[in-house]
Amino acid sequence: MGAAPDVESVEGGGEGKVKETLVREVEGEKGQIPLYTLQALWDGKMKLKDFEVVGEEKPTLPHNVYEQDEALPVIDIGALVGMDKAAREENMGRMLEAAKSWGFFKIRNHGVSLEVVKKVERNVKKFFALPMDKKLLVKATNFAFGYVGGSPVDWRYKWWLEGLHMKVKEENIRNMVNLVWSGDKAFAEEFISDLTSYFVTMRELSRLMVECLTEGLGLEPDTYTKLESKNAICNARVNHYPACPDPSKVFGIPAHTDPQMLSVLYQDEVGGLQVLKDGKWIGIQPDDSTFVVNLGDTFQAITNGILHSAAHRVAVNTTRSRYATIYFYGIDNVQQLRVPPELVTEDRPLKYRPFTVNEYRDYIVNRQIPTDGLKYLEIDQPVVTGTQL
Ligand SMILES: O=C(O)CCC(=O)C(=O)O
Ligand SMILES: [Fe+2]
Repeated sequence: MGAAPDVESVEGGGEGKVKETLVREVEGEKGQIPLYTLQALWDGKMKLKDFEVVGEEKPTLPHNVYEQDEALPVIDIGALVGMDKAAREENMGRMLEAAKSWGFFKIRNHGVSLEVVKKVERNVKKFFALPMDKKLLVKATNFAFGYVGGSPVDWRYKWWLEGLHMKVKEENIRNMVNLVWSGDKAFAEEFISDLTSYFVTMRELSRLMVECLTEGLGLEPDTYTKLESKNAICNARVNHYPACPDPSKVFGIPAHTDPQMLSVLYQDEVGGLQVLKDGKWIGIQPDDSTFVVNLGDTFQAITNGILHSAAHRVAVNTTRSRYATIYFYGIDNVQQLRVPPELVTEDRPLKYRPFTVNEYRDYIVNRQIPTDGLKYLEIDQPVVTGTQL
C-alpha cells in the first residue's frame, strides 16, 4: 500500500545518530513498542486463529488461479518511446483503456533485464532471512519507513506479510542497509547500488506512463509530473508473504487501494496478487517478462475519476513464501492538488475536492487502509465547472 507516514527516522545525520534514533524508536520513547502481526505470531503473542477473516470478506480465490475469461492487457512500453507512430498510438490507446477499466495492466519491453530484477529479489530475500534482531534494527514505528512485521496488531485485518518500506533516496536506503549489514560492507554497498539504480529506472518508467496517460486525456503531458518535487512521496516496499497453514481464511494483504499516483510491481513466480474488476476478483498470472502496473487513488482523484484506482489483495498458500517488489510513484505531498478544469464537463461534474497527499495518506492510515478511502475526497454536490476551486 505504500502509505507510510513521512518520518525522517532513517535518514541523514550519520550512522551513529541514525542508530541512536532508531534504537530509541524501536524501544519507544514512551515505552511503547508498536507490535505487528507476524512478529507477534512468531513471538507467540498471536495465534493463526487471530488472523482469520470470517464472513463475506474471506479469501475466495486460491493464489494460483489466474485471469480466465479476460486477460490483463499487456502494453509494449518500448513502443511509447519508439519511432513507430502507429505502434505508439495503439499502445497508448490500450494503456488508457486499461487504466480506465481495470486500473491495472502489465508492461513488457520495459528495458529492465531479468538479471537485474532477480538480483534485487535475491538481496531482498537475504534481508527477510535475517534474524529478527537484525531486522528490528530498522523497525518502523507507526507504520512508518523501515521494517514492518505485519499490520499493527490492533487493526481489524491482520496482514500475513512482513515488509520493508523505503524512501527512495539513496541516503535513506544507505542508512538502512548499512545498519543491518554493518558487518559486511561489501555486500551492503552492492545492495545499495542495485536497489538505488533499480528504483531510478522504476521512476523513469512511472513518469513515462503518467505522461502518456495524461496526454491521452487531452492534457499537457507534464500536467502532473511537473508536480514532482522534493516532497514527493516516491517510495517503495518489498513484501515477503511466508507460507500460511490456512490460506482459505487468511490474507497476505487484504483488499485495499494504493494511495499514490501509480505502482510498478514485480511479483515472483508463486502467485497471489488479485484485482477487483467489475465486482469480480481476478488473479494476476506471474510472468517474468513483465511488470504489473496499477493506478493509485491520487491519480483517480486528480483525473476526476476518469482513471481508476482498483482494489487489490494478496492470497497466500500453504507451501511457498512469496516475494514482491513495488515502487510507488507519487507527486508533491504538501501542495493542494486539484482536478484540471479540462476534465470537468456537464457529463462529468467535478467529483473530488482539492486535497494534499499528506492529508489523504493520514486519513487512510488512520482508517487502516480501506478500499473506499476516496469517498473522503468526494464533494457532496458534484459541480459542473472547476471554477470554484
Ligand atoms: O505483493 C503484492 O503483490 C501486492 C502488494 C500491495 O498491494 C502493496 O504493498 O500495496
Ligand atoms: Fe497495493
